[in-house]
Amino acid sequence: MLSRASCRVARLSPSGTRSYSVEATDERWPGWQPVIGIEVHTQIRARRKLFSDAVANFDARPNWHVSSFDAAFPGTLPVLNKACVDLGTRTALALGSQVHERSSFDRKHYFYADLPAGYQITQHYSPLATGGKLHVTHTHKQVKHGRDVRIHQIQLEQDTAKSTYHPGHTLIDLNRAGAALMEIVSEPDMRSPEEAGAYVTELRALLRAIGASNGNMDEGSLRCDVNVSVHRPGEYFGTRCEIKNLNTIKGLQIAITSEIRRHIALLSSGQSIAQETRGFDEDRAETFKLRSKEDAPDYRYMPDPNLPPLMISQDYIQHIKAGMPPLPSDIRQRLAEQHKLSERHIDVLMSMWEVSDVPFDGERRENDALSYFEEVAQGRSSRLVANWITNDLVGGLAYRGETFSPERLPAAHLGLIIDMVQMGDLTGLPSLLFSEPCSLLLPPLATSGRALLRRLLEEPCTSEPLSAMIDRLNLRSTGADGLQQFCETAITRLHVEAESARKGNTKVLKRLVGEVMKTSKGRADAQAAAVMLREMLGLPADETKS
Ligand SMILES: Nc1ncnc2c1ncn2[C@@H]1O[C@H](COP(=O)(O)OP(=O)(O)OP(=O)(O)O)[C@@H](O)[C@H]1O
Ligand SMILES: [Mg+2]
Ligand SMILES: [Mg+2]
Repeated sequence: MLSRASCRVARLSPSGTRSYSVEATDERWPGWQPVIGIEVHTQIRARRKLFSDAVANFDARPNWHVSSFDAAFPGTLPVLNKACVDLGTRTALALGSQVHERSSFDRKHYFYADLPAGYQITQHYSPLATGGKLHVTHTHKQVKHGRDVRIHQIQLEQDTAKSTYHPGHTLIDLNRAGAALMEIVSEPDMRSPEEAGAYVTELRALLRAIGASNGNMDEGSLRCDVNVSVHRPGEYFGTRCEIKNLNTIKGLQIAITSEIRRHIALLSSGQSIAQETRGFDEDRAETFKLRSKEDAPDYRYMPDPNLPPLMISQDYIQHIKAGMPPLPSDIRQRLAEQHKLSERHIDVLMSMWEVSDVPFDGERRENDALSYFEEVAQGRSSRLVANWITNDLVGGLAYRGETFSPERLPAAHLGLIIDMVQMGDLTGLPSLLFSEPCSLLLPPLATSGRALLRRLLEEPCTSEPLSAMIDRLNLRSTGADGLQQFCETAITRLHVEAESARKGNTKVLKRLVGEVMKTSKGRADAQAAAVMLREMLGLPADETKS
């Protein structure tokens, strides 16, 4: 269900600022409508910097990858790196933006130790692309909201160097100086902190999917400046304040929430909002003033005389389009329609997709998790495979503090485990036995199928055939005789529960089954054990599970 807040009417104020007549439905600030616009700065995953051939590797020894141009030596000239334009164009096309036939580069002047030239090259007057949108959905208080957030513009620009502050001195590392950034500016279309968080999450997924950026906020590869204002529904937009450099989604949402409350408190007490640039203090969960509009630096923008305009032809755009990998929205659609997967499965599969750290200068790249899933699902039930991947594989990796990569467990091995469970050689999740997710009831990895998967994650380089490994680890399912023994032991050990079950309290059967699974080290089939236990305790067969 889409919220009613997504229905809106656009009007123009005398100053040209758009104002939306929106129904304010948020009980946190009744009668007020927050307005949020975000500037995302994201590092482009090109091998080399935007205007020099120095490698864009920020983890290297400080000042190791610096060309004379990055250090602003007199007489050095910029040469535009085509790979950065490729990835910028790819981003623009993925967002449905209009890539301009002609864009240009400008100098933005300010004086700071991490900017050797005294100016940053950016695209102030004619950006690479304008327009476009990103569809964003999020669920707040069990209500699903959806909205198209419009993109204002996308521009290419240089990153600065990195400063580290020490008492009495500052160290400068020029490895990052001149690396390629993209600034993606949204229109002020978001209406809640959660929606803003969902926008950045979705944008990051898109950038990763097309290989334009690794989007790692914790490493500073993606940073957000968030603009916040509040107004009464139907009235003109309020004055915005810009909160600089937010680098976690959670921090961004807390900062926005606190800023909305600050604006409302000021306006409610008859004061006005001064346009300011603010910082965010994470510990105090508050924003604080950095500078007012009056103190805003005069950047003295001017076209860069050393760079010709960037001309982009239709042929070039077609070429970039042809090399475009599938977008997250396409992949979601494919998983839902072709493979009939649930939203939960799709969410987990999508989140498994981590980008490796190798920059790849715009070549085509497939979604690893998707290819992996489709390889295992070939000739098997898609839902069953999705269950194994999202529960067992992801769970097993999370237990080890690792993230997914297709090399971690070859698709063929996972396929074999699933087949062996299906054929009864290994035991699997007793999904028919319990209505709740099994993992809530049994200790993790309690079945022999899971045990084998865990072993394969522990010994990734093993050359031992799976069947030999199963025998060595004694994982093969118990036969009927073995099962009977385990059931008898469980009834003897848990005699109080067994007695209670005999009297009709069938709920305790789960505990008896759990005991069978425990003593058999997962080699018993939980469903068969439940049937046998019922028989042994003189209970009628469970009709609902057949
Ligand atoms: N009334 C408003 N409330 C909230 N956000 C707004 C409002 N008006 C504009 N914005 C947002 O503010 C942002 C302005 O970013 P933009 O990069 O265009 O300019 P800037 O912040 O003035 O410059 P700089 O790039 O130097 O920070 C956009 O994301 C826009 O959507
Ligand atoms: Mg900006
Ligand atoms: Mg700004």
